[in-house]
Amino acid sequence: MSELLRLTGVSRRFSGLQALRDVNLSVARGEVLGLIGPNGAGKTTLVNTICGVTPANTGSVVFDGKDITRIKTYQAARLGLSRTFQIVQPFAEFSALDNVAAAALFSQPGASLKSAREAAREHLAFVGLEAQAEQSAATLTLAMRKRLELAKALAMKPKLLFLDEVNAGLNSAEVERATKLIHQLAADGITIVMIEHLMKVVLNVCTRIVVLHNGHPIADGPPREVISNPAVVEAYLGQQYAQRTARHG
Ligand SMILES: Nc1ncnc2c1ncn2[C@@H]1O[C@H](COP(=O)(O)OP(=O)(O)OP(=O)(O)O)[C@@H](O)[C@H]1O
Repeated sequence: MSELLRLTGVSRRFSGLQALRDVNLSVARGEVLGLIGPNGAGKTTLVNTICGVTPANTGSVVFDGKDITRIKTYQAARLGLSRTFQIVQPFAEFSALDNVAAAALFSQPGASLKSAREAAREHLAFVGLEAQAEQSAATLTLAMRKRLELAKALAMKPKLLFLDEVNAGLNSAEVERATKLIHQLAADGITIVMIEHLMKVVLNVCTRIVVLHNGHPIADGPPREVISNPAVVEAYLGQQYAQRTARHG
């Protein structure tokens, strides 16, 4: 698999807080990479740093052969870096359809509203929201707003899709539904980096896991191997989880 993203020596500070420290990371095309770690480990900051929200203080980010270390967020989006946000914030008064059409228009400047809405309908159908297309985003349930967020990200035609806790706050049936969608996207060849606290989901969909702790990767490798790594158990998963996994696989 060829390399799509490479971070070399990336660090990011907020005043006195070192949120990322000397991060080296490579993502290959077609991978589904799970980014895990304790609260405050720097996972969202890492995504923000790649996408230009909080650029690296030192180090470099190369995406699809281009140096994007100092890129602006809108340029990152147009290059094919697309993301969902942990806290979803759709245009509340817009319909679900027009929320997604707005994203489609952004990624294809000059496209007509008609064609953007056509594309939006396809993305809404993919996430199972076609029946809610004309409803205002404000009236959707949390699970629906999470799926709307995914449809918006897909309308940007991502080469690399970041999913930031898409399952947070969902019940088990909703998590199962979201997991199926992620499997489908991966099967379609979209490279995915997902921040996820639900280990069941991580183990189900990820081809590789990177664990961040205090802003630095402490493990990187195949899921089963990483979750039994003593440093990962110590920093994040805890003994209880390790014993449960050893018992039940
Ligand atoms: N814009 C910012 N300004 C100041 N501090 C920030 C900013 N963004 C993040 N931080 C701090 O950087 C650290 C890493 O935060 P981050 O949100 O990246 O962690 P996380 O691993 O995504 O955590 P969680 O799992 O709780 O979402 C935290 O201490 C956080 O308070």
